[in-house]
Amino acid sequence: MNYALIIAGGSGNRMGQDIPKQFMHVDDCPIIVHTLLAFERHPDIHGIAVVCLDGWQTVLRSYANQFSVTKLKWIFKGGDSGMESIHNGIYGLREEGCQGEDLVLIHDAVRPLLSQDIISSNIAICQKYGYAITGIRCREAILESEDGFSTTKSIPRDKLIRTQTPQTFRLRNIIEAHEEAAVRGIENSVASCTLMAELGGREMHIVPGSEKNIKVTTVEDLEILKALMHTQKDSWLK
Ligand SMILES: Nc1ccn([C@@H]2O[C@H](COP(=O)(O)OP(=O)(O)OP(=O)(O)O)[C@@H](O)[C@H]2O)c(=O)n1
Ligand SMILES: C[C@](O)(CO)[C@H](O)COP(=O)(O)O
Repeated sequence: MNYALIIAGGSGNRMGQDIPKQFMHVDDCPIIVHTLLAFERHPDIHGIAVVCLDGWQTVLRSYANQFSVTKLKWIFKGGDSGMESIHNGIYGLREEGCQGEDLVLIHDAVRPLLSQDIISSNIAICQKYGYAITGIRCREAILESEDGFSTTKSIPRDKLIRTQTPQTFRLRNIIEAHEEAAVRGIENSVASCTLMAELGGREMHIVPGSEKNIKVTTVEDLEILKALMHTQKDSWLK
């Protein structure tokens, strides 16, 4: 079985709005629902779990009913960090009876424009190689700066991959990683892929992502999201 684990436990401080960004509406539909519908539409996704910010579970459930998200099976409690939210989600899935061999596609609630192809490729690459990370090659020149104001140093971009989500694992592998992280005192890795790299010994394979698979972090991202949705209509769903 293949399960989507949507992480929506963040409060969206950088967006600076009254409500968490995953619940803000774009095109008369909350961002998180656009995300859920991408997985709802995919024939090889068998169920969806959401790790949700405390206090928003009832709202989420009613939006899922309103927008006919029939695959939403589980809502788990959000954590204080992204890693803790993922932790709650994977242990929750295990408690709910999901099997170690099942695939878990971990995805940011605030990346609503992921395509069906990205979901398909995550499943295929994870089945074949074990660890699937969505990413795109870095096109920009990269500078390193201590203070964000001045620099004398550039970093070659040829080998750099900008990661996105989904990041996909067999449930037993992602749980093993979190167990090892607990033993080694790794508590707040930026993402599942950075956790795997910190732990070592896990070869990750890159799934081609898209510049359109943006993460809505700031008001500027929200404007880009609206523009993409309005200009592309349904073409990004393919
Ligand atoms: N404790 C957290 C923090 C983040 N996330 C989720 O991880 C994704 C990416 O995180 P980010 O954009 O950093 O979200 P926020 O933490 O909400 O934003 P900010 O850092 O601006 O407060 C989002 O879907 C967010 O809801 C989560 O599940 N649990
Ligand atoms: C998981 C992620 O979206 C991959 O690009 C990213 O690492 C999330 O980072 P953030 O610090 O939560 O913005």
